[in-house]
Amino acid sequence: MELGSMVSAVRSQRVLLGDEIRPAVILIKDGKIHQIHSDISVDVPCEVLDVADSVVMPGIVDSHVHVNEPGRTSWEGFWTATRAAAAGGVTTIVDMPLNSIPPTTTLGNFHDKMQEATGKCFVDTAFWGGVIPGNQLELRPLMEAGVAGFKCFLIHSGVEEFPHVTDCDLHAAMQQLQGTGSVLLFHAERDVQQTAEEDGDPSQYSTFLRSRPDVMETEAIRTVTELCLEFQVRCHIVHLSSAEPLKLIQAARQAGAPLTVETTHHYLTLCAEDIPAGATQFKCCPPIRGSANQEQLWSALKAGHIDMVVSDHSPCTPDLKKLERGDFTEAWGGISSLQFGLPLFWSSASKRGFQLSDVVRLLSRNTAQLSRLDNQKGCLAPGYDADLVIWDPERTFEIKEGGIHHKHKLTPYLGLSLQGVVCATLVRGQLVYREGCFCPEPLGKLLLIPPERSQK
Ligand SMILES: NC(=O)NC(NC(N)=O)C(=O)[O-]
Ligand SMILES: [Zn+2]
Ligand SMILES: [Zn+2]
Repeated sequence: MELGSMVSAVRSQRVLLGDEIRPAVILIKDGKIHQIHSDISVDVPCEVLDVADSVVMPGIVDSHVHVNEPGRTSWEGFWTATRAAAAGGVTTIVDMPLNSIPPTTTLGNFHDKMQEATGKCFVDTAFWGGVIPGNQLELRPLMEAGVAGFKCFLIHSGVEEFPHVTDCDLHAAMQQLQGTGSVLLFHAERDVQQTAEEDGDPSQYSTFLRSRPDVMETEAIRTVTELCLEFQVRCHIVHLSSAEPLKLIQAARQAGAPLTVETTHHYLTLCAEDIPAGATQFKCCPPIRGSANQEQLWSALKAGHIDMVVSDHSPCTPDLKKLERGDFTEAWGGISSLQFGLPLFWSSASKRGFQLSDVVRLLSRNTAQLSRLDNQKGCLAPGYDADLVIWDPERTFEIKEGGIHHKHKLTPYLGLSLQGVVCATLVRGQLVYREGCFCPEPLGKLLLIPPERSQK
């Protein structure tokens, strides 16, 4: 089976159908799942990609990826980001409105971004718009143009061209979004000056951690829950790091707030206690917290109080990580992991009683639902896109620079041994990746979410 070719049938002893793993043959037609046969001896009038007992499941939908193109293509870009995604079994990414220049905060800027992305995507790519002070009249045109929803920051975003919003800006934005079915994502940290301590040795992780205490997330999430209840606009908390606000989130959802929340692979895999001095590749905002907090995140995930797990792939050029000084205060906040989300999650989750069906729910179906792609992505059933990840959950591998397809190889996961090796990735039936090799041409599509879905 040629890389880049359209696969008509996939046979495996282990296909994840609903919550069950069983033998099946998947027939693909026009890039969609056409039929699924449980009888794998069925006579199929076409070439079959037989993957023996590798697991076949819906491709990962990573709804939190900073591609940073145009304007900061030196940080990542669509070509390298989507190849890394394909190598990791990620068949759809949703690009964040920042750190590209210009940011996706106007209709014109969105057109610029789409022009830049055209012909460079190896997996399907959708887009978040951005809410910044004063751009409320751009929101409906952006929705009409097909963004999946919107992202805003309640604290400095790290880049000047994407300022954070005030409560007044949020009210103006909410009025535009009310009744549209769209969704507003929040970077939920707020400056609570009286508690955040700035002093201490900048090369010690603990100094940085003390500067971003849990209360900054809790107070920001309090604001989000109040807005969500008042305006009844779908709201989503990105990259929850602290377990402290979980009770606030739960109470708001019980009171009828259309509110969802994600955490990231780094909060579930890495702990503050293990971060060496000067290792600024571990810096992200909100910060990686201690092991006790991590255990509470896992418990919340298990209990269904956290809805999904994403990468928050936020790369930069290596110099911005200030490794020579190891200065956590000055370094860029952002962690690179887009290619490794599936094995990162599975390596821990498989030891905590999570099943493969939980992986699909948390990394694919719920993220597809958030980005309003769940009518075509995140499920192995006739009519859905034939986006498949074919992988061996039992095989282990070590993360080495030579195997990293992100533009820059700096990641806190270097040297880590993980469980779960991606063998092949299909995007709408096309074989885009297999055993370290990529299809010669980028075959991913730019996904525009039709406004009528916004009316939900
Ligand atoms: N401008 C960014 O890319 N920020 C990101 N940086 C992180 N997470 O450290 C984020 O998601 O907030
Ligand atoms: Zn953020
Ligand atoms: Zn982010």
